[in-house]
Amino acid sequence: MQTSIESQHLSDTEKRMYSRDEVAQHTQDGDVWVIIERDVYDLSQFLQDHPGGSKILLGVAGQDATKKFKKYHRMGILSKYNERLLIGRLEESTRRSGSSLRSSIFAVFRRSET
Ligand code: HEM
Repeated sequence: MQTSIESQHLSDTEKRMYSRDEVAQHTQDGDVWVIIERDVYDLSQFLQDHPGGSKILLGVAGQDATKKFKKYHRMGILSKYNERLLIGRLEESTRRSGSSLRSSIFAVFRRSET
């Protein structure tokens, strides 16, 4: 039986959930995470291999890079890289738009109370 020791990345069922705050910690050269369509990618090892260069990836490190990614690539190319780069998903609770306007307003009030 052949077992793969090559990939340290997790299988689909084992993928972790991350908050936007957690992703935002990874902004250094050699430690770069980005979000693309709610998926979290660890691009640390990929920086040097990226055909578009490392500089542009460092520019979106720790952020949601969906818009820029779509500008330069077809979404289809991700399936080729998922196994190597995809480490998890963004937590539902960190959805930027919020579930409703009302919940965003409550969040503002809660913040001003403290
Ligand atoms: C999972 C993340 C990413 C992967 C796997 C990836 C992969 C690739 C690949 C394979 C190419 C060669 C062209 C192609 O086949 O489409 C490319 C080019 C490029 N990528 Fe990425 N990329 C990623 C993220 C990003 C991000 C976040 C940006 C911008 C902020 C970016 C900017 C570019 C640019 C500017 C090019 C060159 C386009 C050109 O020469 O016309 N990439 N990338």
